[in-house]
Amino acid sequence: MQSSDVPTDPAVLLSMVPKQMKDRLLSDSASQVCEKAKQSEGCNAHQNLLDLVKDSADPQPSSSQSTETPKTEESNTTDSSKPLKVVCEERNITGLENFTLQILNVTQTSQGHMLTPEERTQAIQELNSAGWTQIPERDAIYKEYIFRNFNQAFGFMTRVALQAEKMNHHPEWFNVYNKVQITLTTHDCRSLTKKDVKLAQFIEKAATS
Ligand SMILES: C[C@H](O)[C@H](O)[C@H]1CNC2=NC(N)=NC(=O)C2=N1
Repeated sequence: MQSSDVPTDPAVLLSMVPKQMKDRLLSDSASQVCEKAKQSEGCNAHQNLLDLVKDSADPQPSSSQSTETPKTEESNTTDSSKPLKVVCEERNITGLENFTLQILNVTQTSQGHMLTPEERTQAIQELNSAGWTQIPERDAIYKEYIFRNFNQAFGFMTRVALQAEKMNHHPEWFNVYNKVQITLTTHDCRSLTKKDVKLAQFIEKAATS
């Protein structure tokens, strides 16, 4: 199987792993996996899971096993004394044999809110036509709203604030009298996600209600 043929869908990957290997790995590494995932920032728990489970699938030799450890391109370690470094970057994972993927409930991480390139293009087109502009250096979107008076502006902000709390996703905003300037981005990922699109759509409705 060429690496280019290897499926990337985690669910498909999981189905490729023999049950006894999956059970063994999950029992051995479950606590480590959860520990590492807990420590990592939302959007990269997924990546840390992949690294950790890969480590556990390639255990350090015990005294009864050969001392020859396979060379890896980078020193994978689950040494808990080492501080975790979480990097939000796309990595192309090759060499998938002997590999088990434990799938977190992806909605628990910002990983579940990432936009596909197609979704991103579509969303930005719709937001642009509604008057949102992009802040490229931050991967954020921005719009200024002007209301009849401060009361109208503050009522709008109150409706948005309640929705933000409900979503646990908050705007960056500035209000002077009847003007409200809003910036949306997902801080956990330092990028635009589905949460920003959903909140922007709510804001558009709240501005005219
Ligand atoms: C701890 C809390 O859940 C997080 O800080 C939430 C709160 N609101 C948030 N709002 C935004 N815009 N981005 C976030 O990443 C975010 N994270």
